[in-house]
Amino acid sequence: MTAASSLLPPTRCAHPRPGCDISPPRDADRRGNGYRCQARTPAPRRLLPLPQDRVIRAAPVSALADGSGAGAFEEEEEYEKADSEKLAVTVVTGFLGSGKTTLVNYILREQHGKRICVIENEFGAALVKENLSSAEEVISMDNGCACCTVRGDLVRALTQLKDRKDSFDLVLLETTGLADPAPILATFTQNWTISNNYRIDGVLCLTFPRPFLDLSCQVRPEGTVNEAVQQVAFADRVLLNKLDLVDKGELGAVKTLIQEVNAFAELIECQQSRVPVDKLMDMNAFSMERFQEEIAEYDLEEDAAAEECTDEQEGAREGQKAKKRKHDISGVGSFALQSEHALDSQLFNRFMVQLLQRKKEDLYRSKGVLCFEGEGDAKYIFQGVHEQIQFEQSNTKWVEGEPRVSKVVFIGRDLDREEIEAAFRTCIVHAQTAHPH
Ligand SMILES: Nc1nc2c(ncn2[C@@H]2O[C@H](COP(=O)(O)OP(=O)(O)OP(=O)(O)O)[C@@H](O)[C@H]2O)c(=O)[nH]1
Repeated sequence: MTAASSLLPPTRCAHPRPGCDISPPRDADRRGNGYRCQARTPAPRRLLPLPQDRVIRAAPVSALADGSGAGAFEEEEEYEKADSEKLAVTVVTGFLGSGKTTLVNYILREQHGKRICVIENEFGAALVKENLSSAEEVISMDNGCACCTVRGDLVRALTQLKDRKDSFDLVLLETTGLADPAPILATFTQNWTISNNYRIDGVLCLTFPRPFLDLSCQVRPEGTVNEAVQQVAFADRVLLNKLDLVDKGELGAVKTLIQEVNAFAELIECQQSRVPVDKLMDMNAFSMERFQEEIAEYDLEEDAAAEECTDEQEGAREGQKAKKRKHDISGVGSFALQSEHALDSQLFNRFMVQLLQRKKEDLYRSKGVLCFEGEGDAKYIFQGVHEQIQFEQSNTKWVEGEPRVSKVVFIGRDLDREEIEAAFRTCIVHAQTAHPH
């Protein structure tokens, strides 16, 4: 059975909200691309800073970002290892803001006795991160998407890690929210060193109903993939997260849609990415055979050669690659804004609400670490997922001597950086108007 048979498109828009009048457009294809949703999105929710649970992000490990490990593509192993000798890898996918990091943190905090290495991939501008303190090691790849631009980095990181693989029981590979999982999974079959040292234990896909219904309806250019649909299609377990934000109608609709896209995956409903750990570990769930046809399109050696080829060769290569499906993230970009002066919390709140009113369809994700005027040494974490915005007080405080730099990352389609930056600057409390901390 190949994946193609499990990638049936939805036969109708499953969106239950008013304003959505979908019928399959003529360019809808077998991957579920081609359905456009016109449902109205509710107005942004206004949430003031809440002194709640902390949110933790990964700390970068610079040692593996230094480009060493080149030659990974050529390295040969002596003998073919049994699966029991290989290090298990769990791939965590899911669209921007679906709860991947919340899941990784949850797994790290649970008592399972496993020594875990986390590989984190951020799309675009890196955010100030907090420690995933219970991980044995964290590898951070911040310069692009592991499915395309930093696929070589993933190979190098795994190749370096394999010499220390006995120090770990599991690798958690958290992809970016925009990643197509197919080329990432292909990496584990096409490189001898990697396939001989690692085995994919399972692919988890976090999703939450409203955006998944919207995203799966989006029309994509011919020959490109809809990453939200791909993420579900390649999953062994789909974690339907954020149940607190969904009504019964939407839940039923999204379940039907997910089962149409991937009838093999186990569907698990959850909140705050909390699922019994035995559902997440020792899964032995992933079958390369099921996806052989899909991942064969993503030739790792071709990618490696592309890193070295000349302009003329590139022209010839383009012709050969014409049929390969592309990961289309054209127009999607990210940037970070920062301020060394404290921000006015009310003005920042208003800035975000106004931004979301204008750009709620295009602003996929925003997140940041903030220093608010008048809040003493309290450090705030800001999380925005589509129109949901939320502030939380971090478990760590600004410490003596630490620069109190507020930094916010925006990820979205066709965002006007200058305009957003100008509005952001109005939230800064300048030294002459600042109240003492
Ligand atoms: N309301 C609600 N919020 C949740 C739930 N699970 C996670 N969140 C929040 O959703 C936001 C995004 O969660 P993350 O875990 O950072 O999502 P992510 O998929 O890692 O995000 P990216 O890495 O940017 O793609 C955070 O503010 C979480 O606290 C849930 O079940 N309900």
